[in-house]
Amino acid sequence: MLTMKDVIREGHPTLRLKAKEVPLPPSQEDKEILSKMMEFLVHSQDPETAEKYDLRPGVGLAAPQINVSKQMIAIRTTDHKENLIEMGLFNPKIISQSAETTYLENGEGCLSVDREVSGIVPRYARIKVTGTTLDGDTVTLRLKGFPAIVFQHEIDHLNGIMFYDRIEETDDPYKVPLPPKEV
Ligand SMILES: Cc1nc(NNC(=O)[C@H](CC2CCCC2)CN(O)CO)c(F)c(N2CCN3CCOC[C@@H]3C2)n1
Ligand code: NI
Repeated sequence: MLTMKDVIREGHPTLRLKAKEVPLPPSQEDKEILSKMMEFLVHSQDPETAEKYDLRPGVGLAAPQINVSKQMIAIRTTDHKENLIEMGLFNPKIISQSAETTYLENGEGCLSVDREVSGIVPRYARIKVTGTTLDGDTVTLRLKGFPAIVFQHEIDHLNGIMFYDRIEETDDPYKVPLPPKEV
């Protein structure tokens, strides 16, 4: 099982790489890795297991965070109706987004960042995401609210972007400027 010792921390170069596309259909190895990422989220959300193995709770995980520079993300969260959104996705892509933005009022954190970084992280309020599931199906998801924020945080990891890169006012020493918004 994956534990926090498998999670690389800021400063590790892999976190700043653009992750490689996963060849489809996904190999046994890639399916195994993504399944372990899903399992980590389940364990991290179970108080007993999280305490037993000293896991920080997570609602999302991206493969670069376990030093696998491949386009794979795992998500386990609930929507505003408490419906569980639990999935692993290969090669996720945001194919459309709202002009409207949103943010978590308490800011964001990251399992790869062992410190508090305060500040608002702007996210699209609604996104359409497509990708390939562990079963090899191509899915298109329309997301809003908290799940949309989680997916954006994870997909950023696949592009070497950390949440604090998006905080406007801070000059956090680890912050990397984002490319100018294409007009
Ligand atoms: C907001 C929150 N962030 C948690 N951790 N951080 C993460 O997941 C990072 C990714 C999230 C940071 C902001 C958006 C995405 C991991 N990241 O670095 C991956 O790239 C939580 F754990 C958490 N929840 C609320 C729901 N609760 C349900 C029951 O189980 C415990 C769980 C705790 N909410
Ligand atoms: Ni993160």
